[in-house]
Amino acid sequence: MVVAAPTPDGNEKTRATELPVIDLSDRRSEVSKLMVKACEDFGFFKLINHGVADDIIAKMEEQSYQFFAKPSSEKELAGPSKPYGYGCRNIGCNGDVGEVEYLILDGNPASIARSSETISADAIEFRCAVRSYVEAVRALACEILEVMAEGLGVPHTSVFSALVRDVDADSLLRLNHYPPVPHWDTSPSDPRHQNPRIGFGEHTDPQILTLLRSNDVRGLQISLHDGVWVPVDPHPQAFFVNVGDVLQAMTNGRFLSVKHRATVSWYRSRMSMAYFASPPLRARIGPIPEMVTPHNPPLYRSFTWDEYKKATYSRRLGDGRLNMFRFQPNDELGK
Ligand SMILES: C=C1C[C@]23C[C@@]1(O)CC[C@H]2[C@@]12CC[C@H](O)[C@@](C)(C(=O)O1)[C@H]2[C@@H]3C(=O)O
Ligand SMILES: O=C(O)CCC(=O)C(=O)O
Ligand SMILES: [Fe+2]
Repeated sequence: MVVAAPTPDGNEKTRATELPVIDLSDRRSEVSKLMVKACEDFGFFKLINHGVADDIIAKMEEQSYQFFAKPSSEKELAGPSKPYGYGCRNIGCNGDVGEVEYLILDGNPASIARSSETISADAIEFRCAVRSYVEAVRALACEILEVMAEGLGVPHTSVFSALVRDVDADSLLRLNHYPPVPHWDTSPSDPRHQNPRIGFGEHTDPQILTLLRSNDVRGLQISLHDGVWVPVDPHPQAFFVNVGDVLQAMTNGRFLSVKHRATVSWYRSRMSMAYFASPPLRARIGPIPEMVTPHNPPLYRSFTWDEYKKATYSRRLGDGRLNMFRFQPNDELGK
């Protein structure tokens, strides 16, 4: 792995580092320990032998390729992504842009059926592919969350997964396509010349957990410290797992919601699919009792997912949203 950090002249510098890889087929007690460590140190790990069938992934990927290959006028029929639908270059509603086009789908099987008609000429095939994929990744997300709870020594091991299993869970599936973009058309002495083209700018995912996979084109980077970027080698057979803001809040800051971004290749198309495992809108989120001790007082006040989502969507991609819910030194704790 290689780490990139800005130098005083605005260019990025690189150095090598290792990222955690977890094999879900290993002994459960070992897996849970490694997962907790990875979430504490990085908020991120690569998951192999995850059990999601190759054909489920291949069918979803095929649908994604077919959708993005269509002319813009047809893709736009999927509606502007507010919050579900097709978007191109504009990310969210607050002025963020990137070299990306995307399709955001509701992770609820009933709504998948409604949107398929405008997305694919073969709505049934599209709907089946999405439904199988979403069911498989939702089950995987729940399993991971239960392994994490075990590793944290939480007796009620479904404390996180129950939110994702709820019929009203607000989970999303996002398909991203990053068409190739040529290098900066600047002189080599211009600082931008050395820097990557950004497809999806720096952010944390607001939800509980993200399961991300991509084709074999590089682009995903995670940030370990402010301004230090680690490129993640692509691995189409693996899932990359990101801790989201909600899980950081529920673990009272023990797990880190990982800052990440996606850069763009100058010669190959990159495709990624991200499943965001979320709570229902009404769910109240806050540090779970097991993560709060006299030495670790609650860092965050409780909030509903609805409240957090509204705060997220009213801000820019790179804004630190969880800080708005952090207790300040003079606050009365426990409110
Ligand atoms: C600029 C924005 C896009 C985003 C909503 C937001 O206002 C801030 C968070 C963004 C993000 C990042 C992770 C996911 O891709 C996403 C769907 C989410 O839940 O939060 C996006 C939002 C989006 O693209 O609509
Ligand atoms: O495409 C990627 O690798 C990252 C996408 C991402 O971070 C997102 O969709 O939230
Ligand atoms: Fe993300």
